[in-house]
Amino acid sequence: MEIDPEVLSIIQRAKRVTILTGAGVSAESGVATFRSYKEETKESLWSQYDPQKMASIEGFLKNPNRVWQWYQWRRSELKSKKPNDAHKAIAKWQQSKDQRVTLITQNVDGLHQAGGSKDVIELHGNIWSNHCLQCRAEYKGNTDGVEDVIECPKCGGQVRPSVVWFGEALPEKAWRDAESASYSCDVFLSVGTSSQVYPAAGLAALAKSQGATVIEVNPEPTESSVVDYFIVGRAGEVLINILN
Ligand SMILES: CC(C)NC(=O)[C@H](Cc1c[nH]c2ccccc12)NC(=O)[C@H](CCCC/N=C(/NCCC(=O)O)S[C@H]1O[C@H](COP(=O)(O)OP(=O)(O)OC[C@H]2O[C@@H](n3cnc4c(N)ncnc43)[C@H](O)[C@@H]2O)[C@@H](O)[C@H]1O)NC(=O)OCc1ccccc1
Ligand SMILES: [Zn+2]
Repeated sequence: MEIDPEVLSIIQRAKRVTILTGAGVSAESGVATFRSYKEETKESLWSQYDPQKMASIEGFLKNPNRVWQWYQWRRSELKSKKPNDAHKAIAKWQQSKDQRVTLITQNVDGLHQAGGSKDVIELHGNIWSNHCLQCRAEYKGNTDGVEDVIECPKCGGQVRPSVVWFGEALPEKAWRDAESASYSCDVFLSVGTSSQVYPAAGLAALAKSQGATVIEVNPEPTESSVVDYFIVGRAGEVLINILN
């Protein structure tokens, strides 16, 4: 796939690049995106559940075991997934001597880190960690095969996955770091996200307001009005082309 040479030179000339990724960057690892959730999970009994309802405090309080079991199922699905070319290319890019590359992700799957990325700003948490809903203590016990909600050994509260549910605030430090990386970049690269979920979807506009060039990588371009250049393609092949 050919990337417009003008866009390529804007990216390669940038001193500070901030990358925001979404579920699309893990699609080539076989991880279902939120958009294609129903289609890709139609074999499983979980396809009947709306991710936004399951990924919410209301959903958890209404039926804690069902939400816990949904996360256990997603973890079992993720266990066999490997980082793809996009994850690896971004990790390599972060090692660049002449460009400061900051990685912000909405993904909770940990595949960026598995692909070699350091300092990943996880805006929506990480599915491999758990903490107590009541006292917020991290739960370090092994949860493999545990089908019912675990009781917090410290306060007896309910243990939940350490992801950000809809209606919940983002982790303060992660959000602050994401804001400053968006404010202070020359190029803001939005990769594999439908830019529908806020406040993450507002970061591109933040970067634009500071004069950054906003570039989107997606096989299905969004209608986002802040994007200056659309690179229509899959993350793996596009990022390999940008780096070569
Ligand atoms: C749906 C949306 C309208 N709702 C929201 O944005 C809500 C409400 C809201 C807040 N502000 C607003 C302003 C306007 C409207 C609504 C709101 N936001 C919240 O609730 C946030 C919390 C949002 C975080 C929710 N948690 C997630 N995940 C963790 C859980 C879990 O995973 O279980 S969100 C989750 O969904 C989102 C999915 O989006 P994408 O990643 O973009 O994936 P999607 O499937 O949509 O798209 C994939 C794209 O990839 C492309 N693609 C496919 N293949 C490839 C390929 N091969 N290569 C490249 N691209 C590819 C496709 O074409 C597609 O475009 C991600 O963010 C993901 O993390 N919290 C909050 O606002 O709290 C308040 C508050 C503030 C202070 C104090 C107290 C409370
Ligand atoms: Zn507790």
